[in-house]
Amino acid sequence: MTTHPDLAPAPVLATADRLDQATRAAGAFLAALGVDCDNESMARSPRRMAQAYAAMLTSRPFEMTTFDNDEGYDELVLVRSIPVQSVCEHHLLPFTGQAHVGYLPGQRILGLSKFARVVEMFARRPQVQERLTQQIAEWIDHELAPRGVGVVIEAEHTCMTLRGVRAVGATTRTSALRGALRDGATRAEFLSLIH
Ligand SMILES: Nc1nc2c(ncn2[C@@H]2O[C@H](COP(=O)(O)OP(=O)(O)OP(=O)(O)O)[C@@H](O)[C@H]2O)c(=O)[nH]1
Ligand SMILES: [Zn+2]
Repeated sequence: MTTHPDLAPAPVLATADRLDQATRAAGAFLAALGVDCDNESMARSPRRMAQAYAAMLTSRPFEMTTFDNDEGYDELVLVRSIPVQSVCEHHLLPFTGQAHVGYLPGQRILGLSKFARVVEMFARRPQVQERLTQQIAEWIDHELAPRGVGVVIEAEHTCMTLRGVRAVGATTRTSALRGALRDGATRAEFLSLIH
């Protein structure tokens, strides 16, 4: 199965050449803001800043591992409290929280660790929480063809807690439900098991 074009992994940013370019740019950016890095304790800060952003914007590639659903397991599989560490595309500031991912298996089941890997893959790029939530659901739907899939993310955006409106403690919840998880009792079961 080929990967949906919108769901392709983010490019790897942390090549040596790109890190050098980003280090120079970070130094210029800080200088433009009047931050003097020309002293012993901050001399390496542009480099650290470049490395930190490269780390926040680069996901690790992974093998997609699915198994035949030999046992015919047809109940909800729910992986709760997956860490979400992403960067908002407006301010390039981190937003962090948890994702809960569930699905109703069809003919294939997915290796459990892959849920956390797919969350990371879509999180480590400039994002909005709504798109991140939908991309995770769409990827699982596309790759696994389950009977239903649901993703709920609760996150805190530092762009609205550390700056701007400074709404410390405000969290945002988003959800994407597909197939049988959109409806009635299954939807209610999924949402109740998250809590
Ligand atoms: N819907 C959505 N909005 C987000 C997300 N991350 C950040 N934002 C919002 O993006 C908006 C950008 O608004 P602008 O008015 O262009 O930026 P700003 O002047 O810095 O806005 P303030 O944060 O209100 O100071 C802000 O309201 C942010 O809270 C996200 O994941 N989803
Ligand atoms: Zn933001």
